Parts: sequence; structure tokens; C-alpha cells
Amino acid sequence: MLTVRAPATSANLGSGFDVFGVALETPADVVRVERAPETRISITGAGSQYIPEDPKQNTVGAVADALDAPAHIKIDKGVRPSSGLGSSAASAAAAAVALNALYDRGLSREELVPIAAEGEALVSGEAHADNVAPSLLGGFTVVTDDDVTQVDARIPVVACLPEQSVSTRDARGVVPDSAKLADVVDTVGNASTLTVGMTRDDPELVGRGMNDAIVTPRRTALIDGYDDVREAALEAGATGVTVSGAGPGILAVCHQQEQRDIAGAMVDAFEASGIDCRAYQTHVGEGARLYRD
Ligand SMILES: Nc1ncnc2c1ncn2[C@@H]1O[C@H](COP(=O)(O)OP(=O)(O)O)[C@@H](O)[C@H]1O
Ligand SMILES: N[C@@H](CCOP(=O)(O)O)C(=O)O
Repeated sequence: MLTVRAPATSANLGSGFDVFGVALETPADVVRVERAPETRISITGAGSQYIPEDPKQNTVGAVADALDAPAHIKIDKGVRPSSGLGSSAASAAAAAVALNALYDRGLSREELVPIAAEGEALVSGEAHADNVAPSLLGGFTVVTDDDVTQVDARIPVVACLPEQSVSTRDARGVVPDSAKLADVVDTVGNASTLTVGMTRDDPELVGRGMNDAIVTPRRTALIDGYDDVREAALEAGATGVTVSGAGPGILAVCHQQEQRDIAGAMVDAFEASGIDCRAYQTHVGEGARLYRD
């Protein structure tokens, strides 16, 4: 039996749609695997009642197929599904690391990225790798069609999850097909600023670089209370606020000393709109970790 803990992730970071992602210290999924003639999945934990155990419909089943590694797979969900924190990706990344070790496939973490992304294709219609990459590699990742680049980063964040579900598949449906050149130029500038900020562990540059006029405005319309929560976080000292992944989670970047106030302000703002939520005060952190029992 092998156990892997794989972290939640926040993708896009505003200006890096389908490209940027960060691993978060908390929450995380824990996946246990043992060899078996055919794949069987059982699930406990956050939102497990909404996740199919059929291997043909679960991201870990897609990973087991891709690695030709049948197993009994137990998933303990720490990352709630359809919340914008890469829940389906955390399971897929954990399964990829665990099954690679269980069957001695010898693949590197980078080589596991497209394999774990098969799970994302299953649930969201496209094999976007911006969640699985940071969950596997940790830190801040940049994915392109055929490559992934990673830097370790330590940035404080607050991830606030309202009691609302937005499926990634639906949220991809509102993304525009094209953009004005002026907006593209702004986005390239912001994405570059953010990247420099990650390499310097600088929350000011990261926060400033999260602005995006192309994808984010379409998605904020799907999140009840978004504008008020964003405003409250900025007033409490956040250096940048945006939609986490496809939402409805909202991500605020900050300095350590403001983190607690920002979490409180975001929760209060959601609750003022009558929406229950949970705030994680966390950091950009490490990738999936393997434990041999
Ligand atoms: N192992 C898994 N963990 C979480 N969700 C899964 C898993 N396998 C399949 N799913 C399905 O994926 C969808 C959630 O994925 P998605 O919409 O991308 O949101 P998230 O940001 O939570 O990954 C749900 O429909 C869920 O049933
Ligand atoms: N780039 C994807 C990221 C989806 O992240 P999730 O955590 O909401 O699954 C997108 O924006 O569609």
C-alpha cells in the first residue's frame, strides 16, 4: 500500500488563463493505492457524495488507465469538488505519483503532468494541466502545450470558498473566443509582472500582476457576491484578488501580517450577502508527497 498527499491548487491567477498555477499548503487530497487485477475506487471526505466511484468517470481512473496500472484506490478528499481549488486535479496528481511508484514506471514528475491531465480532460472536456502541474511539482508553475516550468515560491494567500458550486466545464463555456489586442497587451504585461513577483517572493508584484480584462470578468458574473468580497479583501490589505481557477473560490494574495484580517473580511462580505463560506489562510507550498507504509 502506498499513500500520497497531493495539494489543492489555484489556477490562472487572473492573467495566466490555462497557463499559471500554484500549489497550496492546505487543503489536500490523500490517495492510497494497492495492486489489483482491475481498478476499483472508494471515496470519503469533502464532497465525496458528489464524486463518481466509477473509474470511467473519476480522474484517478483515467490516470490508472493511462499508466496501465490497475489498483484499488482509496481517495480521502480534503479538496471540495467544483470549488476552484483543483479538486479533480489533486486526486489525479496523487494517483499519478502513487501508481507510478506502485508499478515502478520510473516517470519523472514532469512526465506525469500530461498523464494526470488525462483526468482533467475527462471532467472538464480539455486536458488543461494548470492544476495538475503545481499539484505534482509544487510552487508556481507555467504550462505550455508541450512544456512545464516551475519555481519554488512562498507567498501568503487566502482562498475563500463559498457554499456554491461552479463546474469547470460550465465556466469554460463563458470564456470568450477572441480578445482585443489592447487587452492582450495588458494581460501579457500583468502576467510578466506576476512571474517576476513569484521569483522574488514579492506579494506586491504578484498581486498587481493578477489583473485580467479578458477571462476573469466573464467568470465573476457566475459568483454571487464576488465584487463585495473582492473589495473587502483589498480594503483589508490584499495586494491582489481574483477568481481561483474557474471559481467560485476567490483567491487573495497578501503579506503575512494582513492574512488573518483579509480572511475575516472575505468571510464577513460573503455572509453579508447571505452566503456561507470557508476561508483557508495558507501559502504557496510543496507538491505531492509520497509515503511508503
Ligand atoms: N477524484 C475526483 N475528485 C474530485 N472531483 C472529481 C473526481 N473525479 C471526477 N470528479 C468530478 O469532477 C468534477 C469537479 O471537477 P471540476 O469541475 O474541474 O472542479 P474542481 O476545481 O473541483 O476540480 C465534479 O463533477 C466531480 O464529480
Ligand atoms: N484553467 C482552468 C482551471 C480550472 O481550475 P479549477 O480549480 O476550477 O478546476 C480554467 O480556468 O478553466
